[in-house]
Amino acid sequence: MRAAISEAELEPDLFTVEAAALAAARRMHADGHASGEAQRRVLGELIVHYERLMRETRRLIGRSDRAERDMHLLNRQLQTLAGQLEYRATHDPLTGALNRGAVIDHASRCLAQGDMALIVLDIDLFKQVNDDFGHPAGDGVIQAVVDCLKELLGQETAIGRVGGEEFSVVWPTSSRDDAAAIAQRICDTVGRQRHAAPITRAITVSVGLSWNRAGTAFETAYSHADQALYQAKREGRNCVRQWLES
Ligand SMILES: Nc1nc2c(ncn2[C@@H]2O[C@H](COP(=O)(O)OP(=O)(O)OP(=O)(O)O)[C@@H](O)[C@H]2O)c(=O)[nH]1
Repeated sequence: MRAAISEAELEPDLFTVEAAALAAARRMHADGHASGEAQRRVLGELIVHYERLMRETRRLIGRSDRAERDMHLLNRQLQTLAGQLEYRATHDPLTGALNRGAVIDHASRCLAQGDMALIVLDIDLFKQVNDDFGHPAGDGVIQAVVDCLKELLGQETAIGRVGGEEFSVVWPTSSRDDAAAIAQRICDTVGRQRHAAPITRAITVSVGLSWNRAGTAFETAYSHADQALYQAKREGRNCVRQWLES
C-alpha cells in the first residue's frame, strides 16, 4: 500500500531555485578540488538569489508596515465614528444636553446608588416667545437656557432636554434642603439671564422638584417632579415647587 502523502510533499516549495543554488554552493564548499571558475559560477548564482531574497523581504516588510499603519488609522477612524454615534444617540442636537433616554439611564443609575433630586423646568409662556420673536429666536432661547444651566451647575452635571422646552437636572444629594436650594438657584439664575436680540423681555422658568430616596424608580421620581412643576405653573410660574408626600 502507498504511504500517506506528507504535508511537505503537498505544499509546493516556494524556494526551489534558491534551494538548488544553496545545494550547489554546499557541494562546492565540500569539494576541495573544484576549479576557481566553477566556484565563481556557483557563488554568482548564490549572490543573485540572495539579493533577490533581500529585495523581496524588504518589500514585504514595507507592505506589512503600511498595512499596519492603515489598520491603526482605520481603527482610530472607527473609534471616532463610534464616539460620534454614541454622542448622537444620547444628546439633543440643538443644545448638546442629554436626550430623554440618556437622562432616564443616568437618573436610574444614580437612584440605584443613592438619594437624588430630580429637577424639571419648563420655559414659561414659550409659545408667546415663538409667536412674538419667531421660531429661530425661540431656538436661541432654548440653547441659552441650557448654556445657563451648564454654567451654573458645571459641565459634569447631567442636564437633559426631555421635551421641546422642558429640561431636567439630575442632582445626587442626600439633603432635601440642598436640593431645594439648587432648584431655587436654577429658577433665579435662568430668570435673570439676558437674551440676545430680538428677545426683548425676561425669560423665566417654572421648576418642579422631587427628592428621592435611593431605590426609587425613575418613573416615580419623574412623575413627582412633573406634578410639582405643574403646581408651579398653576401658582403663577417663575417659581419652584417641591413634591411632598401628603
Ligand atoms: N422654537 C422652538 N419652539 C418649540 C420647540 N419645541 C416646542 N416648542 C414650542 O414650545 C411651545 C410650548 O407651548 P405650551 O406647551 O403651550 O406652553 P407655554 O406657552 O410655554 O406655556 P406654559 O408652559 O403654560 O408656561 C409650543 O408653541 C411649541 O411649538 C423647539 O424646539 N423650538
